[in-house]
Amino acid sequence: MNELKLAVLGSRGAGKSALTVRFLTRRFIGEYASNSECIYTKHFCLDGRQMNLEIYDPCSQPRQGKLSLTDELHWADGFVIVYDISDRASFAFAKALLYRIRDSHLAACKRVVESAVFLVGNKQDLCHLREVGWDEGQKLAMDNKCQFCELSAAEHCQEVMTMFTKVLRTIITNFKMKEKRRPSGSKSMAKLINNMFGKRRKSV
Ligand SMILES: Nc1nc2c(ncn2[C@@H]2O[C@H](COP(=O)(O)OP(=O)(O)OP(=O)(O)O)[C@@H](O)[C@H]2O)c(=O)[nH]1
Repeated sequence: MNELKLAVLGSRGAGKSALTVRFLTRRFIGEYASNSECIYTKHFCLDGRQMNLEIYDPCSQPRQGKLSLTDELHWADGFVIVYDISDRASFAFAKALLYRIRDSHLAACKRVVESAVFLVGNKQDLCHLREVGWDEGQKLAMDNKCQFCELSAAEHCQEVMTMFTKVLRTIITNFKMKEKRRPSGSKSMAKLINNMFGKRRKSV
């Protein structure tokens, strides 16, 4: 069974809880307690595979015992980065988060791999109050090699389900790639050792 860990990050009020709860329950609940951080767990089946999913929804208010961003970056296998299209400051916050994720991946892998990151412009129903253009979100996502969509947690149930499903599929693909790389790496190492020493041993 696969264990997947997803962190939903973004500035205060961007809609992290609304998106998470929408995905988990298909409901939109207007107000959420913002002084508690939650790790939701869900057992589900994706493409015929059984999964145990943990979703981390941090509280924006400073709190004792709260995970630091560094902890969150280490903990999660994938990220949903949320901003509010009617709030430019939330877009700047999302950008800073993407840079932190990219830098931590670069430090860990020494090269850019496709990371399971989805940038989400939430509150699309408020497009009459829009402060961040669709093309700005799209460009930020392209520059950071992540997926992007705009949606409304309040109005778009199916889009929310699709977005979470896509990011979970990317995590699973990344897991598979890591698994594949390991045995083929050790095989080619064995071949190399054999080529170097195996033949020599024969001639002794
Ligand atoms: N119009 C509109 N309002 C939304 C949408 N998503 C969330 N909201 C509202 O935005 C406010 C903040 O939503 P939350 O989900 O609590 O945001 P959060 O990012 O979890 O906020 P913190 O927990 O304080 O960090 C709430 O009043 C929600 O009802 C949306 O798609 N459209």
